[in-house]
Amino acid sequence: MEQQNQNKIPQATAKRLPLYYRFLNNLNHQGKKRVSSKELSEAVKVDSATIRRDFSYFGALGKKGYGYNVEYLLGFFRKTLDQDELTEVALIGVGNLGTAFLNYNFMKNNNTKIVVAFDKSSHKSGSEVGGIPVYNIGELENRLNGVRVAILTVPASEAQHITDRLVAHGIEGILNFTPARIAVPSHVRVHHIDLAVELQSLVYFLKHYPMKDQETKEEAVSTEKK
Ligand SMILES: NC(=O)c1ccc[n+]([C@@H]2O[C@H](COP(=O)([O-])OP(=O)(O)OC[C@H]3O[C@@H](n4cnc5c(N)ncnc54)[C@H](O)[C@@H]3O)[C@@H](O)[C@H]2O)c1
Repeated sequence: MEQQNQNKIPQATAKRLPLYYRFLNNLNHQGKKRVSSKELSEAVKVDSATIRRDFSYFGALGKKGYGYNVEYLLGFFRKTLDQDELTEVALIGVGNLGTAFLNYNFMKNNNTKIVVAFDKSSHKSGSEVGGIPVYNIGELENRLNGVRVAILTVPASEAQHITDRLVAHGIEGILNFTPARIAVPSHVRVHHIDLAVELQSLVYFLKHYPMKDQETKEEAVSTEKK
């Protein structure tokens, strides 16, 4: 797929790609050749109209009664998500959340890997968690070794200060789990993950857009099209 085409994918669609990729990869391992948008929808919890629209951006048009070709989709996702290239990630803050991430094997389904971690506590630095070396935060600049993506799991009060150091040392992408809104230069991308907000939004959607209604609406639309 050409770079030009990839640029046309809307950000919301791009964010769902890893989700699709994981599921399709599992199907492929099970030897499945095709998948319907309904099957996908149930597995990844994205409504099938959205899936059809997402897939149409990269020229995958499902055939009625056949669905989508799993291999074709996987080939596309691999290229788009740079699955063939390993992205190394640094983690800052080896507390409750950070430790859980280090113990979780990110490599299982895609090619991002936490390769180094930092903490300010002298109890943690010098050790390994989940096989990943943990260094004292004082060594940040010496140990980043060209890593360009970081996960931030420090207390909120430390977030900006650590971010400034990361950015000064070439970090271009930050997955921010702290509640702090961090300021970065325009070339740096920050994705903020706030479980409380996600949970509130889930509860809101449950209340105002129950899945039952959605299914009925989708069925009505597909019947109209027939
Ligand atoms: N986004 C979410 O959904 C979510 C969920 C839980 C926690 N959090 C946030 O994630 C962060 C971590 O939460 P936690 O429960 O793991 O906290 P924690 O206190 O268990 O861990 C924080 C770790 O950061 C280390 N630390 C403190 N200052 C540091 C510095 N300057 N440099 C390097 N390391 C430093 C501490 O030694 C500690 O190990 C907090 O900001 C918390 O609010 C977010």
